[in-house]
Parts: sequence; C-alpha cells; structure tokens
Amino acid sequence: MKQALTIAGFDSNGSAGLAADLHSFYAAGIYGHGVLTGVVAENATTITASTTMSPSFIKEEFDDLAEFHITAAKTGMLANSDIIKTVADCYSKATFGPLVVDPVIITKRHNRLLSNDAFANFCHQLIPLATVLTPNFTEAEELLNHDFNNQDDIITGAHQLQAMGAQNVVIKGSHDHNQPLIHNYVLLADGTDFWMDNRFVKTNKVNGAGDSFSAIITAELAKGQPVAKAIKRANQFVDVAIHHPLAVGQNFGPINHWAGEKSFTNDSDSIDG
Ligand SMILES: Nc1ncnc2c1ncn2[C@@H]1O[C@H](COP(=O)(O)OP(=O)(O)OP(=O)(O)O)[C@@H](O)[C@H]1O
Ligand SMILES: Cc1ncc(COP(=O)(O)O)c(N)n1
Repeated sequence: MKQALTIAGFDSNGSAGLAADLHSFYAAGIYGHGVLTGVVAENATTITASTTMSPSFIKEEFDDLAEFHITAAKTGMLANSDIIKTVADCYSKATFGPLVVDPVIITKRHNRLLSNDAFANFCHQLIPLATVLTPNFTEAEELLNHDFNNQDDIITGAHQLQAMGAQNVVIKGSHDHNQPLIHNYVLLADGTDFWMDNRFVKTNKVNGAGDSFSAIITAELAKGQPVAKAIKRANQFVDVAIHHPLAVGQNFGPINHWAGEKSFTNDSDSIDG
C-alpha cells in the first residue's frame, strides 16, 4: 500500500488542513499518516481560537512514523519558528521521499496561520527542502516581499523562489477579482514551464482547495508519478471538486473530494506526463 504523510494543523470544521489532506490522500487511493502541528477552532467562515503542539511532541510523532514506508510528504500549517525548525530537522533525518511545501500563511478569510517572525526560518529552513513549493498568489508576493503586477512578474517570482532552493514551483493564480480565468504558473526543476488556466467558478465552497491541491500532488508523487503529471492531476482534481459543491456549511464550505475522486477513475488516461 502506498503511503503519504501530511504535517499540518487540524481545522475543527474538517474543510481544510490535515482533514482535507487525508480526504485527498484517500480519494487518490493512498494511505495517509499525519503529524499534527496545531489545532484551530474554526467554523466555515473564521478561526476563533488556536493552539500548537510542542516541538517535543512533534518530534515524537516523527519518531513513531519511522517504521512506516512513507514515499512522499507535505507540509501545511507550521505556525511558528520553533515548529518550522523541528519539522525541518525531523524531515531531514527521515526517509519520507519528496516533500511538497504548501506555505500556509493566511487563510482565505484572512486569518494568519504563520507568525510574521517565522518568515525567515520558513525561507531558509523549509524552502530548500521543497521538491514542490505551492504558494498562492498572495503568499508568493509575501515570501518575496514584492507585488506581482503582470505575468512576467509571476514568472520572475517563480525563478526567485527556485533560487531560494525549491526544485519545482507552482504559483497559484489570483482569483480575488472574479476574472473569468485563474492562471496557475508552473516552473519545473529543469527550467521548463507551463500555465494551467482554470475557469473561475463563483462559489463559496472552496475551503481547503489549496491544501487539497498540494495533497494530491503529494499522493501522486507517493505513487512515483513524475512531478509535472502530479501537478496536472492535482489541478484537475481540485477543478472537478470545485465544480460539484457539497451542501456543507451555511455559506462558506469545503470542496467535494468525492467528485475529485471520480476524476481519477473517469479520466485516468487524460493527463499528459
Ligand atoms: N473559485 C474558484 N474557481 C475555480 N477554481 C478555483 C477557485 N478557487 C480556487 N480554485 C482552484 O484551486 C486552486 C487552489 O486554490 P487556492 O488558490 O484558493 O489556494 P490557496 O489560497 O492556497 O487555498 P487555501 O485557502 O486552501 O490555502 C487554485 O489554483 C485554482 O485553480
Ligand atoms: C489548520 C488549517 N490549515 C490550513 C488552512 C487554510 O485553508 P483555507 O484557506 O482553504 O480555508 C486552514 N484554514 N486551517
């Protein structure tokens, strides 16, 4: 059985974070393990309280997973410098395969999940471990400390993130202004690149879209798929999962992992390598 690991926070409403990652692993046919970094008390709209695990507890979780044959992992909410340092140390000593780093900095509803003083540690200790780095538009701007005004800025930004140590970079497209298309940019380790353009869907059922995107990349890497194929598969999964909203949550809510799962069986041959 192929096995993957998520190193992330638990969101009490189940739509994002570790829960979304485990839903995604299951949908991709992968057994999922979890190193819990923290817990957020969160309804579908906002976070009301949060707490983090101690570095010693996180280390214990890593130690206990050493006996499992994990072939890819991802990070989500890491919250602070101590946790980043612990995760980077533990991951470097483990043999868990490629690492997808999703810079969970701020939620869609503007709650910060990474403290401002942790940015330097994130950039110096975690980004160099990333097989794939998956910032959204705003997170990429924050990591690089400058705004993107056009597509050339995004391309330059991805190269800068690669120069910081990430092998492959996906900058997810902005969708703040309801443009008809979301332009996701992919820069691969060998310098080749491509855009994935998705039709914008007017819906509030998008909680956990970014977490699930990085989780499906992780699941596909755990299966041994090439990076470009894993990224395209994840994009297709999330796109289908957003187009088939679930009746969960009064207003905001999760993407539909069951619909995403069907995209694996229906279109398993339609993604180019
Ligand atoms: N309203 C939407 N319509 C169509 N596709 C969407 C929509 N929202 C998100 N997506 C797709 O989902 C992908 C990941 O979502 P998003 O950009 O929201 O990531 P994120 O901001 O990192 O998410 P998260 O809030 O989970 O951290 C996007 O690249 C985009 O292709
Ligand atoms: C524990 C945790 N991790 C990640 C997110 C980001 O997810 P989103 O912005 O999609 O709600 C979240 N809200 N909670």
